[in-house]
Amino acid sequence: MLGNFREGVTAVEEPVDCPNVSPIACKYASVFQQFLQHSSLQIWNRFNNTGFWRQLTVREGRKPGKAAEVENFGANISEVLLMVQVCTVGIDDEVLNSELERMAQVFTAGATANSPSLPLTALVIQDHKGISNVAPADAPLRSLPIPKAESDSGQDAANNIVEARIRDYISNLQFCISPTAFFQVNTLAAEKLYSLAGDWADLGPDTLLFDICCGTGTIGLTLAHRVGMVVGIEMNASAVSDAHRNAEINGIKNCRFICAKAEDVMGSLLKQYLNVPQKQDEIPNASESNDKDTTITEEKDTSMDNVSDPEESSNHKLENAKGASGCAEYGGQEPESHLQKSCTSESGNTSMQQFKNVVAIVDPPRGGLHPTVIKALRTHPRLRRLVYISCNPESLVANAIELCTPSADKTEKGNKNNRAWRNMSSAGLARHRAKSMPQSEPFRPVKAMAVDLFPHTPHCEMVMLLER
Ligand SMILES: C[S@@+](CC[C@H](N)C(=O)[O-])C[C@H]1O[C@@H](n2cnc3c(N)ncnc32)[C@H](O)[C@@H]1O
Repeated sequence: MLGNFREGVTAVEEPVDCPNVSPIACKYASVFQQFLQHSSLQIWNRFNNTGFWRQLTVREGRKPGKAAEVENFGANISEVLLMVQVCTVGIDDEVLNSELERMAQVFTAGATANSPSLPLTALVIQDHKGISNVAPADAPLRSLPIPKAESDSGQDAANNIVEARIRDYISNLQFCISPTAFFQVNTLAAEKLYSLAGDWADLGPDTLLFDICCGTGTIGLTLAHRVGMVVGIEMNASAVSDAHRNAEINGIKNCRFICAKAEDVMGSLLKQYLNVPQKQDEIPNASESNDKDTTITEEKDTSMDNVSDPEESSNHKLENAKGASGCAEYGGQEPESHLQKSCTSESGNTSMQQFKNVVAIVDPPRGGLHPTVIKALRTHPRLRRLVYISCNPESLVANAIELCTPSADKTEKGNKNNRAWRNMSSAGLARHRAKSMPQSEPFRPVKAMAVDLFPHTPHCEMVMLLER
């Protein structure tokens, strides 16, 4: 069983007694395992990609509460979303529907049989046909009706995936979370993490904050009251839709969320929001973008795809595939009018130079930031401070090398097809990549702090401040 704290993820054939998983997740996992013993459909086999039942994810939403209440582990969990990952290849529709209906009944019975009864807010099926454990963001989702649901929300959400969300609270803000959107499982520690990042970012009313890889908007929204404006960038469309909703329900008006891969839009966004005339050769990989175009696309540095390890590389390709639509959202406004509205000073001057302090807080997945994002951040002269939140020290070090290595006297052209690079460590690779970084002032690492978001596990978050 994998997972920790208030989220449990279990491959269906594995034991369910894991000390790091919440009691509620363990209880649902054992209900599920009992159900599987009588299922006419097979458990998915990861070695030959056959079978049906793949994985159960238990996501828990919390009532707003003080830290002390949380010591009674699980007591303040008010909502639970169960997401069952299956592989429907070759499965007859009638068998499928009857098994899913039976499963919903078993979960409901399991929830009510517990004393006190377990919350059950939403039950979602994710159809994932690929071999990787991680389903692509566009894997089809289907919300199942919960028979006689005891929960206070989600009942009306049957068959309506848009409503299959749970709620949680960070820094007294409410967050709606979709089934596939990322959300830190240890919300109390996340509160500390985000506030530390905000302190180090040296925020103020004249700050423009880029929240890169923003998920449901947590970092930007919790820091919005400390800055002039937040621009969040996130590739998961459900998470971006959550971020918009979260801004709305918390009455926050100075945040914009853009649905795109950061590597596709970062250079153009920096240009748009900071309005600094840049020579094309300063950011060689940023193609000219039309400010009126809601789909901002930049030429990507693909050299990393050729040299990263095979697993990383295939993840990248997977992500490329799911993000191919490259959608962009601007809170329902035309980008240009939105920019002008957001950035109009009191005198009516629409210049975007009003933000004296430009800061990025980046919180990428384990693979780290894409080289194109690194290049855009490093080569934009107005970005003086960067706070890097990382769940993987290896990619943090690699990205920091590229951000901090002084420019070479003579920039080397990257050799995209050098096979020897395949065997390099990510740090070694980063040192090579740094040699082809365009002339630009390097950042310097100022301080770093580990924040233990995952107690009793070997995992830890690291926050690093980079300045120049
Ligand atoms: C570690 S999570 C952080 C989310 C958010 N900052 C939080 O604390 O809840 C990383 C996020 O990056 C998003 N992501 C992954 N690759 C991305 C990319 N290339 N461009 C933009 N977002 C990406 C993921 O969907 C995920 O929401």
